[in-house]
Amino acid sequence: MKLGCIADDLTGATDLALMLAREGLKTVQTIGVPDASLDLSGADAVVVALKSRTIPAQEAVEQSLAAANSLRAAGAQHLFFKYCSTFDSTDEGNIGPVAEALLSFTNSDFTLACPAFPANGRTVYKGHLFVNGVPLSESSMKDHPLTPMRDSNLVRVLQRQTGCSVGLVAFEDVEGGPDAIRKAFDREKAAGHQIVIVDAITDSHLRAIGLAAAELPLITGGSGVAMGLPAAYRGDHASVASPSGVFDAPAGREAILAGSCSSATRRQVEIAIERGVPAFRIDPMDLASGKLTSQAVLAWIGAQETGGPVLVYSTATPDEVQDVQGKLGRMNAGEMVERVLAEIARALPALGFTRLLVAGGETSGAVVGALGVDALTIGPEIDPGVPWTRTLAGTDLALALKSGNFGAPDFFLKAWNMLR
Ligand SMILES: Nc1ncnc2c1ncn2[C@@H]1O[C@H](COP(=O)(O)OP(=O)(O)OP(=O)(O)O)[C@@H](O)[C@H]1O
Ligand SMILES: O=C(O)[C@@H](O)C(=O)CO
Repeated sequence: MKLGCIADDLTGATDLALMLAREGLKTVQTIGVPDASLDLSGADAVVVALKSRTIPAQEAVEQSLAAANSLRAAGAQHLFFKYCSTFDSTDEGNIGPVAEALLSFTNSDFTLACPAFPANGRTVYKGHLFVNGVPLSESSMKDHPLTPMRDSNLVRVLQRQTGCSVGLVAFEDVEGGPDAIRKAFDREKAAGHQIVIVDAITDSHLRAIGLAAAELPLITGGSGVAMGLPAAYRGDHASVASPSGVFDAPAGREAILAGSCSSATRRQVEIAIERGVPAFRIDPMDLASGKLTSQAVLAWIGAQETGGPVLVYSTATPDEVQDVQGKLGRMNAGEMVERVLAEIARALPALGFTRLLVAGGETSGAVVGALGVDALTIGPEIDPGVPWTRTLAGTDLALALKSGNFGAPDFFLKAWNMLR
């Protein structure tokens, strides 16, 4: 296995697995640290999905090291630590502490950190992260409930999280291509830095960074910086034919479960309803009062006779979410919604639903957990960062796990056209 990857959330793992598969590596994604019984021998890359983005830093380090150990035991030659393209973290971590621990694990003294993902509007210039052209600290991420990002300068952000010295490989070096980037790595290393933030504005920057970084024992970043790695590992540098836009999926009915309240998901829900997708809205207050149960939602689902998908959503506006959180508590409201969506998901295969689209990282984690999925194969890209996947064992399901902020407005409608 060329590359063993540790992702700090589930939809982020799928995003990375898509990038590696699309660029030509045979990639498997596992949910949690893989069981020793799982045969990973045919994979060029394995992506372990953790749920470590916002847990205490020490726990994130422990889980990441457990994943690293298992990937190493399965033959991984290089490690990749995947975090969010908006660098979701706090001054306590978890990007810095996990990167530092993985540097020690790989016995190395140098790595890069690059969250850029231009296809989804994330670029890094002079160490500053932009989201759709707006500095991170002025984007909606400034108000993220768990990881508010109030500083766009990633050198400063990362330096607050780690004892490693953080440097910068800026645009001018990156524009110079792989050799110039390698020289810049040497310069930063000689200056005493162990981690460098690397600028990237375009996919060609990312491909050059990938070629320059491929032989490092540890690489860290968003999925974008993985774009150039497969070509380097294949050694042929030829571009790979894009996987066909059609995916073999088990026959069966289609359902969408949306627990994300991001602006992208809100728009996707709106468009699906406008276009006539039967939709059931879950109001957390009804769950709290006992007025609504998963059984009632399942009865509604069972009664829908359309040939197309059905939508169950708790998606709400920021004001509605704030109101509910004020009444029920933030964690309690979230867990209540996740629990009911998970209960619904668990019952869906028996009702003939084998094709599921899930919106939201936490929601996807709850749903995949309820379905008992432990590994996925990666299919074609629906939109940047979101592939179709298929379960590797257990109940045969096609799953699309969408990060909250990803996907075009008609995502919930067009995704199904790729299934055969
Ligand atoms: N109407 C609601 N009121 C309060 N909380 C809600 C509501 N609907 C969903 N939630 C909770 O909000 C959280 C949404 O997180 P989730 O990770 O699924 O989406 P996201 O943050 O948009 O996606 P990502 O993590 O991929 O960016 C979940 O815990 C979910 O249960
Ligand atoms: O990098 C991203 O933006 C996504 O893969 C993600 O991690 C969202 O949670």
